[in-house]
Amino acid sequence: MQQFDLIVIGSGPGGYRAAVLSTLRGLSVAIIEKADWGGCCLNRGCVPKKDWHHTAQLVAASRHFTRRGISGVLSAELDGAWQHQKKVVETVRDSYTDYMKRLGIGAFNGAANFVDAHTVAVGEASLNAKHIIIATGSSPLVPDAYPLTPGRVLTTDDLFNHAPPAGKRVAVVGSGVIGTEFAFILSQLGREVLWIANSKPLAGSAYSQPALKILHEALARHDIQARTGCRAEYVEVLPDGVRLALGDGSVETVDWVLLGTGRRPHTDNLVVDAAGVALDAQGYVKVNAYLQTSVPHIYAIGDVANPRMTANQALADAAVAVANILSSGSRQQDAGAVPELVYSAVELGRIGMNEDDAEDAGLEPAVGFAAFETNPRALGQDDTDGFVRLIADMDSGALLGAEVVGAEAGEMIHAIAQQFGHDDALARFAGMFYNHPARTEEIQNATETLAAKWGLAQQVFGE
Ligand SMILES: Cc1cc2nc3c(=O)[nH]c(=O)nc-3n(C[C@H](O)[C@H](O)[C@H](O)COP(=O)(O)OP(=O)(O)OC[C@H]3O[C@@H](n4cnc5c(N)ncnc54)[C@H](O)[C@@H]3O)c2cc1C
Ligand SMILES: NC(=O)c1ccc[n+]([C@@H]2O[C@H](COP(=O)([O-])OP(=O)(O)OC[C@H]3O[C@@H](n4cnc5c(N)ncnc54)[C@H](O)[C@@H]3O)[C@@H](O)[C@H]2O)c1
Repeated sequence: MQQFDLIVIGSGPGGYRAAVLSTLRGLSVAIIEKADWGGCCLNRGCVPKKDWHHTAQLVAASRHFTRRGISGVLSAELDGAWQHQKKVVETVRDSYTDYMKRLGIGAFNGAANFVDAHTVAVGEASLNAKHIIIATGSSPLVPDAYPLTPGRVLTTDDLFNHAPPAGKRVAVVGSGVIGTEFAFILSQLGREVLWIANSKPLAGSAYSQPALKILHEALARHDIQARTGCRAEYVEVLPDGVRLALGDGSVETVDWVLLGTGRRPHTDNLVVDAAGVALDAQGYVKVNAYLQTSVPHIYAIGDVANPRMTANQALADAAVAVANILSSGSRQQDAGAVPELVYSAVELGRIGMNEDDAEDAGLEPAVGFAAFETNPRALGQDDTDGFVRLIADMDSGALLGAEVVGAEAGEMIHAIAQQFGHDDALARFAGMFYNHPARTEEIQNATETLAAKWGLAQQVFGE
């Protein structure tokens, strides 16, 4: 029996971050991974997806090249894009495993299962610890109608695990985050995309109507055949393609299908019962605000414990769980302070409350708005779609939430996230010195509209 202060099960962003943070804080740590080090995010999610998104953006931007005096038309091939992401993923994975080694984290390959509330088995080894973190992530949800078939009917896991299937015509299924991202990406990487979506992209998400309008317009500019408001009722895998019978009576044939139909928490073969850890009706590990499971010294973080299935959330959860392991009850999860991003024909980022959330909380939201339309940096980039929207409380001037739509939203959101939760966030946005010309300056402009239009001059300028 090997003894540790902490055992972490799963090496995705949640587990890896928890192992690193707790080691840096002096704990002896074992981490167990049954598949690729780095989890979904590194191997089959955020990292390869963003690599492809960058290639897709380069291709999409080429439509503006001629008016800059650059000639030629760009096109991309999925095989080359797949090889590129593979190299990036391998480089990051090597740096992760190397860092764990240098920190002296005990790394175990194999599927873990609970023996009791302090003991975990992995292969022949038995590990014992004072604390355990479950960070086993999620698996794709596959609707009954779709027979998963290599090269024909794929999840995003299959897409990144194996070289891309042959064939130009692809059906992307689902109008959630994956569908919205991959319909754009694959359309720029040389595929003809048929998008089977039962609703408009990101309908029902927390993004504002102005944000969704820009997204929908940006997607419409690309050659994507959208079949909105219908599902496939029958899916047949043929020797040379896939036939889909849609709910509206039409039939479509494609070379292959990519599913973006949701994910489920993954606790398969973990034997959580042996530790007394409870799951909820959807299979998530039940946690309290400190991310403790029904067994107080066992924590659960990331996708396995949280329907907000993002790497950002998993990373934030890791910090919360480690803080509570080091000092019991010291830190509560604050999901509202974690940014969310979508990478499609336009980038969308948000944090905190939207107007509906604010009204539901009995607050009166004021909206500070600044568009990229005349931003000099955006004009120089031929990319003026989007805006910064800040949601502030009319009474106190507190920053309640924010949205950034447009190029580099994924970077800009940090400038907002950094001040989020500070009572004087608006004064900080107004008072800092900016690089010029920059997209980030629109945060300052949006702040100033809160003073000019909503009477928040005192909170913004301190007058
Ligand atoms: C295509 C795609 C794109 C995405 N893009 C983004 C993005 O741009 N930004 C973002 O924030 N999020 C993104 N996500 C979501 C993000 O990948 C997940 O939210 C994140 O990976 C969750 O991290 P985690 O640590 O909870 O679990 P995971 O990353 O799923 O890692 C869990 C690990 O646990 C291992 N494991 C499971 N059971 C056991 C066991 N019994 N024993 C040992 N090991 C086990 C698994 O093999 C896995 O490696 C994307 C997801 C997908 C599918
Ligand atoms: N940028 C990011 O942060 C990012 C990127 C990708 C994935 N993720 C996360 O991964 C998880 C999975 O993403 P997702 O887009 O698969 O899930 P999702 O829950 O966001 O969307 C699933 C979509 O599939 C639709 N759907 C379900 N069954 C269907 C069927 N039979 N036919 C047609 N449509 C069907 C649903 O109505 C929904 O629109 C999400 O939690 C997401 O947040 C995050």
